[in-house]
Amino acid sequence: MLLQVSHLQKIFQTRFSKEKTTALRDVNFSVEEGEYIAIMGESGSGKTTLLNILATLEKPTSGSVLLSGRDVTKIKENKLAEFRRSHLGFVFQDFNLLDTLSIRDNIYLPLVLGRKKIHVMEERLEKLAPRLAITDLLSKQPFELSGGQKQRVAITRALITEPDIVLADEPTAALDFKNSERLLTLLEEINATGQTILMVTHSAIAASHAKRVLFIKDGLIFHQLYRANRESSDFMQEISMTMTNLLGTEVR
Ligand SMILES: Nc1ncnc2c1ncn2[C@@H]1O[C@H](COP(=O)(O)OP(=O)(O)OP(=O)(O)O)[C@@H](O)[C@H]1O
Repeated sequence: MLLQVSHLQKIFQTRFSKEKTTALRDVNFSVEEGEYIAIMGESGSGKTTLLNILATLEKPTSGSVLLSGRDVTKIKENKLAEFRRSHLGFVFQDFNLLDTLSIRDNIYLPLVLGRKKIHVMEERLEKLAPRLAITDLLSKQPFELSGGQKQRVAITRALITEPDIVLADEPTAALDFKNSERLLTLLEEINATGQTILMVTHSAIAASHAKRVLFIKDGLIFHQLYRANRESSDFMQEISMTMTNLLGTEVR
């Protein structure tokens, strides 16, 4: 088992008020190596809180997150940056590229921070660049790229450290329909090479490209669907129906 999430609970309490918000009640699920999981829920259901805890950006109130058997919620503050760099890949909705660096340097950044040798970086990028169709973009600056291109660069940066798992937060949120479809197909291809991916989203279209969808509401995972051998369009029908029936929401 690659990832084992047990009895995860997160209660937010502001320092100056007694008011408490339970973002996660009791979240339990596990992920096998090579899976592609989408966690789907409406606004306020706890998706971002869950992702932030998996990403070690936030500590849970209680519960555990085992990644390859190690409880990431217990890692000491001064070891976290190194842990994230070596084990996790991140893809955000707004790409998070640094404007002052070239595309190549943006991609190399996690390896530079991890003190990897230059030839290791070059070898890895040489393999990834054609797969992500970014070879011609490497010398450019982020502002010269379209949204779709920026997100492909962000995915390359996430993959270059060869992470145990890629965590994606609404990766298509800032993209138009055509670029979203391209990106979702690309994530499927990356998963087909064995890369484990976990994505949070409120989009049925995005979720339909995953192999398994977990539904979260009010801080609880209460249902899951497997895609099996279906086309993403068929899977999307079932996801939309589930959202409408079980969550009582119209999906976008
Ligand atoms: N730092 C915080 N302090 C207090 N409450 C918070 C904090 N972060 C999140 N919450 C609350 O926890 C609940 C879950 O929020 P979360 O952001 O995880 O939902 P979400 O499913 O990601 O929503 P969205 O899709 O809108 O991003 C909400 O009620 C939210 O107001």
